[in-house]
Amino acid sequence: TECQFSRVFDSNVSQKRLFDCVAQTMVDDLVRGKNGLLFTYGVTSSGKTYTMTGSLEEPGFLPRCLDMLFNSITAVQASKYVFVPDGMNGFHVQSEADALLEKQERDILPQLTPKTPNKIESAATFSFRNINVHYKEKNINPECRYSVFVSYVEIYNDYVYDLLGDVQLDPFNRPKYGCLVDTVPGDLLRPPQSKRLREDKNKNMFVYGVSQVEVASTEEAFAAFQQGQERRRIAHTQLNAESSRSHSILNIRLVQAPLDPLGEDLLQERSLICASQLSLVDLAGSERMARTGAGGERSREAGNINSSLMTLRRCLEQLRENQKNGSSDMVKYRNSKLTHLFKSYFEGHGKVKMVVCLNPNMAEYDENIHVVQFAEMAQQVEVARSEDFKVDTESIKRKAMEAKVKAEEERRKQHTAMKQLNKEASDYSLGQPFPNLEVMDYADNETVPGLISMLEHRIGRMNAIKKRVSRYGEIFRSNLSSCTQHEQSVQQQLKDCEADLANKTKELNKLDRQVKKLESKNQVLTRTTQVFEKEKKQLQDQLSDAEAMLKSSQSDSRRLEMKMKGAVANTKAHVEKECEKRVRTVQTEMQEKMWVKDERLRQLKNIISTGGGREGRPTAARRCQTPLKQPISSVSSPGPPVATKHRRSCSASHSNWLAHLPSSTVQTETILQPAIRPNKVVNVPSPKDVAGASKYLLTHQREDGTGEIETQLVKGEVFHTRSGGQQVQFVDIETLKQHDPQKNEKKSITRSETSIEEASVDEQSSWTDVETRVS
Ligand SMILES: Nc1ncnc2c1ncn2[C@@H]1O[C@H](COP(=O)(O)OP(=O)(O)OP(=O)(O)O)[C@@H](O)[C@H]1O
Repeated sequence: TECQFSRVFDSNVSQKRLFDCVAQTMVDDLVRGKNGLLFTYGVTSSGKTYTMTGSLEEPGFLPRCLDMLFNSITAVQASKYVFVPDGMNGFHVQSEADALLEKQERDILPQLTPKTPNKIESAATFSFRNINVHYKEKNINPECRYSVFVSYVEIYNDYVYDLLGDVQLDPFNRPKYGCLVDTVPGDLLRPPQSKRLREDKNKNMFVYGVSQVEVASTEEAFAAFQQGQERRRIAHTQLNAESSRSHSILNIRLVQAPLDPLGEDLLQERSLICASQLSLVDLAGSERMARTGAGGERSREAGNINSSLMTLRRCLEQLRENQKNGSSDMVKYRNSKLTHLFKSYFEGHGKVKMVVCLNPNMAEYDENIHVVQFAEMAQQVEVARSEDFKVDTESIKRKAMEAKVKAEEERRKQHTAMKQLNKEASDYSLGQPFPNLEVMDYADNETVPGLISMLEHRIGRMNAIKKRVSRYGEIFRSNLSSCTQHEQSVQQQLKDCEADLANKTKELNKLDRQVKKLESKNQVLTRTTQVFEKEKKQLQDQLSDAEAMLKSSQSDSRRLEMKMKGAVANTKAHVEKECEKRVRTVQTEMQEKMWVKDERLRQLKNIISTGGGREGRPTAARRCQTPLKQPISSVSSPGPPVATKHRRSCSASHSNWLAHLPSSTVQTETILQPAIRPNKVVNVPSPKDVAGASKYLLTHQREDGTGEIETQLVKGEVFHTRSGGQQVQFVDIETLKQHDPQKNEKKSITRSETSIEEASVDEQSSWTDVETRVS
């Protein structure tokens, strides 16, 4: 099996190098305001947790990412509690004073949760301080302030649990996890509440109601992680002493907001707050239950782990299909909490990186192959790029200037109002202070009239002031009554709102219950679908097996049929030839008999007509006016000449003859020659020659008992065999014999003493043969 990946690391690779190649850029992205998802995938006990968390000596991705992040933001970190989570995956900014107040409240009421973990000087945190390479991100904006929040959740049996929530460890009951904060001692402990997934206004999925812990250093962050880690479900299996039984997700959230132009306070505008997150995911390993020795609860866990991983696989496959075909078929993220939570990442809201871990144990070969094949497919899925978060400092400055001008105007207005007030306050004086009222002289006509006029003036002034005051009083009274009315209406509205809120809360609770019910129904349906799909797959497998068997049996029967047809055709041809041969032999015999009878009849007629004389009968000397050697054609058995018509027809047919004439053949130059016109004459036939012919003629010569040359023409038919060769089947032999008539005469003389009848028969055969042949 050959698979290709962007990078491959062997077993000796250090955690540092792995971090440099894989995770460093994700911290860069985090600072730039982009989201990132980094997860480890592989079979059980292949090193996923080791890669993600690492050991004390070799810290993994998680401590290194935290270390790099805090190294980068130390100088520009915001005070604690300045950023406040809004419960809907967003943040808002509060003033430094409010933040200080909140800090004091938290210090007084430590049970208020979630609370920042104390600095734990454990061996682990100490060792992580010794991460010897202090990376720093250069994209830090000095005009912004940053804060880090962490949340830690696990997905167990397809339910999401908060690992940093207000859960207290129960010292009596094991397992420890599973107890809600218990205010009344002795109350029954309730199981942990699973969390729901929701989508925020930016279409990012988040765990609703999850605890977000603000951390100010790597140590604090890692302490929070350890706190959650203690609650995580880990169990001993045959393949891993500490096997993760759930998918764990640590979210590192970086919140940033710009400072005002004076560089003193954070701007409290929500649109300028950027919250990015890096999700570090340690997936539970896929496993075969038989191999892990899982049973009971473990087997249920394994089933859920495998099914959620299968859903992840299906979603990625569907995404790739959609990208390949340009289609937009629905990707079923909701089939598992794992894929539902990561939905936004796969839809382009961040970068996704997967580290595939392999266990080099031979026994894991098959499962490793599945893992690498999935990973190879997954890397072909393209996820859209997300935008960098950029703070528009110009617009911030402009806004700040506008705000400054506004504030200045407000201040000026207030100043004028104060002045007016002061002026009006001076207007309430009754006039000049009393002059000297001492009357020293009875003839003083100035002091008393002056006093009288002054008092008159004062009385007039007092009356005017009274009027004004009563007018102001009226205005105030009317304002007060309108304020009271307004307050009453506001009170009424408040009551209405409260009633409305109570109704809405009721409705919300009802909807919550419905959602839970529907979710559980959905789970049941999903499980049923899985069972059906499994059965369907089994049936499809059976069907394809049966089809394959049917096909093979069909091809077997076809082969057998062909074989039988060939055998039948061969046998039929053989039988036909045999029958023809026998018929021909019988015909020949019968014709010979007929001829003999005719001849005898003719001779008898002659004898009767000539009166027993032998004049009409040709003598051997008269008949044989031929050269010394005459060809005599006959079948190999001695006897009367045969009708050779059928043989001639065979020779004369328009077939493609191949004449095999060995180089030792003697030309007899007799009268009778075969009428065959061979297409090709060869001394030694090659397979090619035979392939080009339909008939085959072999000329064979030998010396007979009398010392004459006997020529045999062996005729055959060429068949093309099924395997591509040729086969010659010999069907006829034509024998050409030579006979010396003088020798025959001698023979007749020696036989002179035999009876006339016998002699006549012998003579007949000797001359009739020749005559028949010649005719
Ligand atoms: N590269 C490595 N170097 C040294 N030890 C390793 C390495 N990878 C894994 N291990 C060790 O192998 C064991 C199993 O690893 P780990 O627990 O990380 O597997 P896992 O894939 O998370 O398993 P599971 O899915 O069951 O949780 C651990 O003891 C771990 O320390």
